[in-house]
Amino acid sequence: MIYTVTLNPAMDYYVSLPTLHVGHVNRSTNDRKVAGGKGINVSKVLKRYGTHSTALGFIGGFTGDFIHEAVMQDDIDSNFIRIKGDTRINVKIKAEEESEINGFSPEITISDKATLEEQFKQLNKGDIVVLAGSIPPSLQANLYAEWTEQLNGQGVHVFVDTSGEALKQVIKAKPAFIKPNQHELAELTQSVITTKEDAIPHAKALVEQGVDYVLVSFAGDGALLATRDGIYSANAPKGELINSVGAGDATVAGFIHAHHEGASVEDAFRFGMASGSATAFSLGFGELAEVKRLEKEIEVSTI
Ligand SMILES: Nc1ncnc2c1ncn2[C@@H]1O[C@H](COP(=O)(O)OP(=O)(O)OP(=O)(O)O)[C@@H](O)[C@H]1O
Ligand SMILES: O=P(O)(O)OC[C@@]1(O)O[C@H](CO)[C@@H](O)[C@@H]1O
Repeated sequence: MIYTVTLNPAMDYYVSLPTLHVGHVNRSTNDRKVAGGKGINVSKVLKRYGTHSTALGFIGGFTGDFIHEAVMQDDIDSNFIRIKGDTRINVKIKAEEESEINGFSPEITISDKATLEEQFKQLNKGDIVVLAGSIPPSLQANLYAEWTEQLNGQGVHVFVDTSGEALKQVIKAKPAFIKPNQHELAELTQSVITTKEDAIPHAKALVEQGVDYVLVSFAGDGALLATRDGIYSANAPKGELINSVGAGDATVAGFIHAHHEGASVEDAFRFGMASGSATAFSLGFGELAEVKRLEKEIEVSTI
C-alpha cells in the first residue's frame, strides 16, 4: 500500500493577470481553486496513472472541507485527521512570471500528531509512505526524521519531498528517496549548485549517508539521480512552460508509480521526468498519454 502524508495541505488559489503591480490594487482576469499540498498532489498524480494510494494528514475548517470533497471526487481514499483551525490558502500568481504566497499553517496539537502516529503503527512491511511538503511551525522540524526512523524499523519505505531544516534532519534517518531541487540541495549542502556536475559529489555523499535514491531536479535543465549502483543524468523535454506548480510532485509520483510497477531504476527515472514535464506543460497535472509521449524524448545516461 502507498500512503501520502500532507501535514500542511492547502487550497491553492490560482490567479492570472497580465502584469502584477506590487503596491497597487490588482484585478485578476482568471482564477481557480484547487485542493493542494505536496502529498495530496502525489496521490492525485498516482491516481491518474492507475496507482492506488491513501492520503493522510490534517485538514480543518471550510478549506479542509473543500479538500476532503475534492479528494473524494477524484476517488482517492483518505483518512485525514480533523483539526480545529482552517487549512491554509496558498496564492499562486501567474503574471509575467510565477509568484507564490503560501499561507500560514493552522495549529497542529500534540493530540492531532498522536492520532497520525497511531495510523502509522497500522502500516505493514513493504508499504510506501510519502512525507511531502512543509512541516507546520507548531510541530518540530525533526518530525520527518523521527517518523522515518520508526517507519524504517517497521520495514516501510519512506519517500521524502521537503526542504530546509526538515530535509537536513531527515537525511540522518536514511529515507529511501529524497527529491531536492538544485536550490534545496545548495541550501542543504551550503554550496553553489548551478549545473548537474556541481551536484554530483553532494548527491553521492547523500547516498553514502544512507539515502537509496537522491533525485536532484533542475527544472527545464533535466535532473540527476544518484543511487548505490550508479549515477544517472536525464534531460528535460522541450515544451511550453504553462505551470510549474506541482511539477516536482508529479516527478515524485511518476518515479513511485514506475518503481512500484517493477520498472528498472533508469525507466522509473525517465517516467518521473516525463511526469514532471507533462505537468509543467499543462494547466493542471499532465495526462498519462502526454507522459508517454514525452518519455520518448528523454535520454537517461550513466555518469
Ligand atoms: N521548463 C521546464 N521544461 C521541462 N520540464 C520542466 C520544466 N520545469 C519543470 N519541469 C519538470 O518538472 C520537474 C520538477 O521541476 P523542478 O526542478 O522545478 O522541481 P520543484 O522545484 O520541486 O518543482 P515545484 O515547482 O513543483 O516545487 C523537472 O524535473 C522537469 O521534469
Ligand atoms: O508550503 P509547502 O508545503 O512547502 O508547499 C505547498 C505547495 O506549494 O506545494 C504544492 C506544489 O508542490 C502546492 O499544491 C502547495 O500549495
